[in-house]
Amino acid sequence: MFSNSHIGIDLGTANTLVYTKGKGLLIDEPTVVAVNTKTREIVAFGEEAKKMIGKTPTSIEVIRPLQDGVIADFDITTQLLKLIMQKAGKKLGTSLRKPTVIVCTPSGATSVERRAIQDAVRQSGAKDVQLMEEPVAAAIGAGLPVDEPVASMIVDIGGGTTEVGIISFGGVVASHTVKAAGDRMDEAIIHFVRKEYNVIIGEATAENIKMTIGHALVPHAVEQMQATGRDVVSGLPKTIHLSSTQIQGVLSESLETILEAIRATLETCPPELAGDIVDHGVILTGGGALLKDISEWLTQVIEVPVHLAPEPLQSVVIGTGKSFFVSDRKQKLAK
Ligand SMILES: Nc1ncnc2c1ncn2[C@@H]1O[C@H](COP(=O)(O)OP(=O)(O)OP(=O)(O)O)[C@@H](O)[C@H]1O
Repeated sequence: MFSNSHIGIDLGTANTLVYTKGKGLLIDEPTVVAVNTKTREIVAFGEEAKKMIGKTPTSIEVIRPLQDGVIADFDITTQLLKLIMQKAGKKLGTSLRKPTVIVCTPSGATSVERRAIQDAVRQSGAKDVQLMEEPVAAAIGAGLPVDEPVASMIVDIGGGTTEVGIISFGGVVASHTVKAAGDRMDEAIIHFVRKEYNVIIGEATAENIKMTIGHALVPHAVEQMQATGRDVVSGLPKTIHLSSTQIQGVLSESLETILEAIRATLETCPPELAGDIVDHGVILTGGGALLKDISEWLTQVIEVPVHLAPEPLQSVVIGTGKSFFVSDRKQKLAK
């Protein structure tokens, strides 16, 4: 029976979300922690820790414990999950006692990487931990008919990875994962500003530039913005002016890599399912799907309609929460 002690977790490179079907979204925090460098204890997490990036004294280190969709620092991830479970329990008004958890893993993760995710969630207090492939969760969360003999194609553009999956009868029929997503775009902006202006900008500034004037590769009315960093030569703060045309060029390499993954997945799609994808289109999920003009650009280049999911940042976690309900219903029908 589904209850509030059944929770879905999207443990993402950029953001961690927790969902229960009864109460909906409980947690939506950046996957970032600030750690005391001597004791290795977490002093802040989530939004509070993200605000500290690039601004801490030497006694505090800000860490992103997941990289490319998998755990890079096991102990810190376990500590972070404990804090997240506590916060989720507070939001529910009751402590989460040994919940049953469904957590997503990238479809390209190795068995060792999957086991690490399962173990970290278990050590944070879960009784039972089930793993679910991210494209399947994203498809359920986006409201696609995954249990039917109709193929759905999902492109989930996250922070560390882009997952492309074709799903039919509740399973992944074809998939590709590439390490080109939001983080790679931010890094490309940092690199460009340093090379072009001799100015070093931080991650948060680069992400803000991408979100404000970043566009996928279609013509648009040019937008401008200012950004401040440190001049490499003088060491002094310097403000520069950037245009959306410049940033569009900077993002092109990541976008082309994502396009290659979509093409490669379509090429391995069984021919019987290709018609469904042409009829129903491709659904974009993940925060990277919010990049301006990305659906229009992909529609033009793959010649298949591409649509944005209703809540792209939440599709995966909603899918994990809903999948409890689906399996609960299946069990009832089987009785
Ligand atoms: N409006 C926007 N325009 C462009 N990118 C955006 C926008 N909003 C969020 N993003 C990007 O989306 C990414 C985070 O997306 P998401 O939360 O889906 O990733 P994640 O699930 O944590 O990562 P992964 O799936 O790789 O583990 C970040 O790189 C962020 O900069």
